[in-house]
Amino acid sequence: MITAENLHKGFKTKSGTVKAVDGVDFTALDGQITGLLGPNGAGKTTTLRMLYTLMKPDAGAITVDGIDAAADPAAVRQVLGVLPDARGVYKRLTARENIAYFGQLHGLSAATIAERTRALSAALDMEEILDRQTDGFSQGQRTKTAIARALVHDPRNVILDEPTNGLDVMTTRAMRGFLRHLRDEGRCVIFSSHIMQEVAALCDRIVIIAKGKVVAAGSADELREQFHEANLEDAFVKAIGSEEGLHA
Ligand SMILES: Nc1ncnc2c1ncn2[C@@H]1O[C@H](COP(=O)(O)OP(=O)(O)OP(=O)(O)O)[C@@H](O)[C@H]1O
Repeated sequence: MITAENLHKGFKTKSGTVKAVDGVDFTALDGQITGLLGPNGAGKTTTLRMLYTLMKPDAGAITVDGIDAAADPAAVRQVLGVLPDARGVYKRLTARENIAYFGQLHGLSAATIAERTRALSAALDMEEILDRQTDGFSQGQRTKTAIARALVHDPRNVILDEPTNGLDVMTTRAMRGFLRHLRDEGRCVIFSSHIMQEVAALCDRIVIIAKGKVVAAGSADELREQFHEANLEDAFVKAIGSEEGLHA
């Protein structure tokens, strides 16, 4: 389970401070997919970066499985699997070596790494590319490698920044199936997207972010009810005050 409590983050720029995250609160439960939905620049990536301890919030608190991220970031990383916005796959290594490298960083045995690699490559349908050097991989192949690498230590909590970004329809469908599978195993899954249809198709709970703030949260049904709209798209437009992010 992941909790974010009143998170704030600003960036100093030449023209002043950009308030990227301005009081974000939410809880992501185990056995659920929680989607952070918001237009470009809403603060999703910055929120996720704080959750996975890459960045310290200016104010606010984060817990992952009850561990305070400010007090013990290393312990939080042990129970988290992360697909960052920059996938950062090592080009000179094969997909298998990329996965193994992360397994070694987590202190896993060679046998455990081999078994996890087998299970993840089957689940992500990446057996054919496993022993290819990742230089030259397509975007989908790089994303799969980065996800397998992120999950090698079998984390209870999974954070993915725009996991279907740049993927074709079939790969997107397969990715959705994979995320549901993680959810059905009882994991806490959080992902971000700026595309409403993406979030509606997958999420048990939707957290709508605009201009660094949570403007609405709930299941698709709850959001429709809250904004008195029969259609989730119309509820989303009402929540963020614009039509940005409606179309892929
Ligand atoms: N390192 C930084 N320095 C300055 N401004 C930043 C930095 N990182 C983010 N921002 C600004 O903070 C705001 C939120 O950015 P963020 O990347 O979190 O948005 P996002 O919701 O993930 O957007 P997208 O859907 O476009 O990826 C934007 O205005 C962005 O320009």
